[in-house]
Amino acid sequence: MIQCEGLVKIYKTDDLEVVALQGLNLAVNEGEMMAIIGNSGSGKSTLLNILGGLDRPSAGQVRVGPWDLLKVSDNDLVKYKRDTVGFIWQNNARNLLPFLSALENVEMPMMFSGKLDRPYAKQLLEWVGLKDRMHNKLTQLSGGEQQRVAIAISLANKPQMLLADEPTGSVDSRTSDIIMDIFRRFNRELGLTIVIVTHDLSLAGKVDRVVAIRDGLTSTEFIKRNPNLDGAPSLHESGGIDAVHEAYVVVDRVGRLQIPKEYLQALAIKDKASMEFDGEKILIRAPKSLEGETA
Ligand SMILES: Nc1ncnc2c1ncn2[C@@H]1O[C@H](COP(=O)(O)OP(=O)(O)OP(=O)(O)O)[C@@H](O)[C@H]1O
Repeated sequence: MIQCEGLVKIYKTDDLEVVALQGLNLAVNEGEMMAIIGNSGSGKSTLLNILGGLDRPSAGQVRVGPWDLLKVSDNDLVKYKRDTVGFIWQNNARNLLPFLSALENVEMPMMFSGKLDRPYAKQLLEWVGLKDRMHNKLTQLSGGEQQRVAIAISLANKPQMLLADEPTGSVDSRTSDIIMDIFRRFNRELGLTIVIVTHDLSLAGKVDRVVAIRDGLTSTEFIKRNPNLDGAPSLHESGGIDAVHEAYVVVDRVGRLQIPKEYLQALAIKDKASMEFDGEKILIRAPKSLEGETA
C-alpha cells in the first residue's frame, strides 16, 4: 500500500535548511496496522504529512497504492486526500466543528464530496460507540468522545488508509485502549490500512509491527512474535517491547544501518570504527587508537 524509498524532506526557512527526512525507506502492506515511533524531531509528523498529501516531499519515491505523491498534480492531490486517506490528529479541534452535532460533523466531509450518506454516518458513530450521543453538540462531549467522533469523520469517505498522528496523546489510558480497539476493529472488518505515529511505546503491543525512526531514517523494526496474539500486553504490563516483539535493525539497499548513539558513545566511536566478520557475526568496535584512549 505504501512504498517510500530514499524519501527526503528538506524545510527551507530563510538561510536555514532542516533535513527532516534523509532518505527514508518504508513499506506498509495493504491491511496492515502498524505504528511509527520516534523521539521528538525524528521526522514522524513530516512523514505522516507527506503520506497524507498535506506536504510535498523534496526527493525520493513515495507511492500510496496507484498514487505517486512526488509527481501528483495539485488537483489530483485534492482527490487523493478526499478519497484515499483519512487523517486523525492529536488535537482533534482541527477536524471538528464544535457548534454542530456529532452526526452533522461526520456528514460534513460526505457533503463536500457530494456523497451524503446518513445511514453510513450513523453506522460509523455506532461503530465508535457513540450511538446514543450522535445528536449531541461537540461541546457536550468529553475529549475521548470527541476523539471517537474524529475517527468516524476520518472514515466518512471510506478511505483505504487511515493515518493517525498521536491519536491517544491527549486521552487517559482507558480511552486510549478503547481507541486502539476501534482501530483494530476497522482494520479487521473493513480491511483498512492503519498507520499510527506516536512516541508512546505502550501502543506497540496493539499493532502488528512497529518501525522506529531516528534522525529522519528508519532504524529498527519490531515485529510481533505471535501475529495472532491480539491485545497483547502493553509495555506497562509486560516490562518491555521485546516481550511482545522481535527487534530487527533496518539495513537499506546499499547495506547502510544506523547504530544507536548510546552504543557509539559507550565505545567512544566518532567518525570511524573497525569491523570484523567471523563467518557468523559482524563485530563493530572502536578503532584501536580510541580503545587506548578510553581504557
Ligand atoms: N515547517 C517546518 N519548517 C522547518 N522545519 C520543520 C518544519 N516542520 C518540521 N521541521 C523540522 O523537521 C524535523 C522533524 O520534525 P517532525 O515534526 O517531523 O518531528 P516529529 O518526530 O513528528 O516530532 P514531534 O514528536 O515533536 O512532533 C525537526 O527538526 C523539525 O524542527
